[in-house]
Amino acid sequence: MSNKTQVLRGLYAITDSTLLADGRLLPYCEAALQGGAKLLQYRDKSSDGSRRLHEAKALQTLCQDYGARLIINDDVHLALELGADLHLGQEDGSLLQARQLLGPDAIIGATCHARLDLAEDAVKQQADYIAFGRFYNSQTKPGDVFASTELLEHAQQLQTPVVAIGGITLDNGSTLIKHGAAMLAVIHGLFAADSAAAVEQRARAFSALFTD
Ligand SMILES: Cc1ncc(COP(=O)(O)OP(=O)(O)O)c(N)n1
Ligand SMILES: Cc1ncsc1CCOP(=O)(O)O
Ligand SMILES: [Mg+2]
Repeated sequence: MSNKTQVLRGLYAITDSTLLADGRLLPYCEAALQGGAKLLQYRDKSSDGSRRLHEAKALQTLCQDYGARLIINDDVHLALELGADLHLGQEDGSLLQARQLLGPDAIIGATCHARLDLAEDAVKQQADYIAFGRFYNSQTKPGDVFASTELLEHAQQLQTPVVAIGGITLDNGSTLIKHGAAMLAVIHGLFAADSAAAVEQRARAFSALFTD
């Protein structure tokens, strides 16, 4: 398994059950990994536990093949069952309890919206990365509050990798990196594509934005 510091810079691909329906989940995620994605988040809001377990296991195998890490969104129990990593939002449970359950090697990330105080709390509770956003208009989550590039700069003082999310494309991603984003978390800009080949090409282009 790749260690934390190796994977906390670069493209962070996030699944979407609509964009990746009809058999696209595995080929499109594999294409993202082939194109260099370092983290892959399984984000599925359904309550179909057996499908979720089956899909997450398949994604975990893919991630292992490509030296990437699988992050489970929202669900600490699924992460524990798989020995996978975890992303928690402000309403998704305690970071400290998740750390106790998953152990020191797990990557645990936290949503901080557009607030530095939430990021400070998350770091105190041993989050491995802090996520801000949305930065631009997002088709996936249109109502979320906007975060600024100044916030990215202020967050550098926390000395914790900063993930940017929300409406990120190949045209606006480099600005966020310039202002301190260690990772770009992307759904539409990566997976709203006509073919797996197009996803791979986009993933390569996102990965190439990280020049150092
Ligand atoms: C990397 C990353 N950042 C933010 C989120 C959003 O988490 P949350 O606020 O819990 O919203 P949902 O994604 O659960 O709808 C995320 N998932 N990943
Ligand atoms: C989950 C989430 N949290 C804030 S914006 C967002 C959606 C990101 O998706 P997209 O890259 O399609 O804007
Ligand atoms: Mg959540």
